Amino acid sequence: MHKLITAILQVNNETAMGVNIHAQESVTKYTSAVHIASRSIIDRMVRPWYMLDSVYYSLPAGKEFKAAIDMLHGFTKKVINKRKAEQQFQSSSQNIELGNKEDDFNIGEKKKKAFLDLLLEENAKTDTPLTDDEVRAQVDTFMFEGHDTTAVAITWALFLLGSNPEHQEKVHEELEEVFGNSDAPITVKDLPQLKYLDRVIKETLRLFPSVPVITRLLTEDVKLGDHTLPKGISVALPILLVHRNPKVWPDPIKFDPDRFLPENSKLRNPYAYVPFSAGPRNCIGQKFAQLEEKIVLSAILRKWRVKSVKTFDTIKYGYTIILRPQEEVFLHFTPKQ
Ligand code: HEM
Repeated sequence: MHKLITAILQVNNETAMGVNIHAQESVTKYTSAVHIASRSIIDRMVRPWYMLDSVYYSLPAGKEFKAAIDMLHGFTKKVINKRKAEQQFQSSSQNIELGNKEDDFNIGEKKKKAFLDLLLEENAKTDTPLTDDEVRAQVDTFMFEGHDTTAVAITWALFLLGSNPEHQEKVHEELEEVFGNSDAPITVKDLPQLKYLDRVIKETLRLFPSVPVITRLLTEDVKLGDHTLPKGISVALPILLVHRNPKVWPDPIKFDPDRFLPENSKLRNPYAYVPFSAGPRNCIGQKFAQLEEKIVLSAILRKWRVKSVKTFDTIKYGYTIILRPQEEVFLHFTPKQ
């Protein structure tokens, strides 16, 4: 799982931030700081004696949280500065134009502007630019939301396929149909053909939504059945429970990708399945995440069969903002040829 997180963080850095971070050591420090920060946020929510800043930051837990946040901010600043420096170099040598290749089917060969490029460019143009800290906060959100969520979703997909061999076999059959014996890298035109894998990814996010709970501050009274929730309170929306509601999902803990066949989905309420949330603050990266998952999973499953050591009933998992395994996810990998 750690290797996956690192790989996904590097992919995000290259695509969203436009920088290539090869320094393994700083990536490892970043990912472990993310874990400490996520755990600390939840710990603080459930311990009233941590509420006061003056008390919390004088305790070891608060000091650990602050050190993690300082590390994360430092890492993000490094990413921003690296990209700024590369932009300056590229605009002077016109490298961007030289790097362009007009081939829609070659992921990675066409150099497009990264999210961070656009943010920095827009910020340079506007009369009311974001401060350095505000730019950093945007980049933090992207990096934080964008890597762990996807890495954990890939881990759960491998785990579920590894414990449901009949469904895994269907993925192998589909990969065989699309790629045959070729070991050429996946292209944009292959992606829509991987329909079964698509359903596997959706079903995995149903059973293990990477973000299992979201919260909202009510800006007006909300009537819910016989109850009125007053303006000003925070409400938690348990996506995990929505996804396992037996009234909507028969036999809810059964892994069944065909729940997402068009004929099986058309009568379902769209809010019964919200792994990326819904409404104006839904996940900005959902398309990107689904493509990234498909690319990584197909690359692994074109070469390997997987078998899980644990089952759905025995694997321990828990919630620290992200729904992650609470133990190593052991998988046996067997080469296909
Ligand atoms: C399987 C992967 C992912 C899942 C399950 C996921 C899930 C979510 C959810 C549930 C939210 C809404 C949080 C809320 O309503 O409070 C969210 C927000 C967000 N996600 Fe994702 N996400 C994933 C991947 C990504 C990726 C790859 C990126 C960026 C490259 C990303 C960027 C964001 C951002 C920036 C927000 C905040 C949007 C806002 O507040 O307006 N996410 N994500």
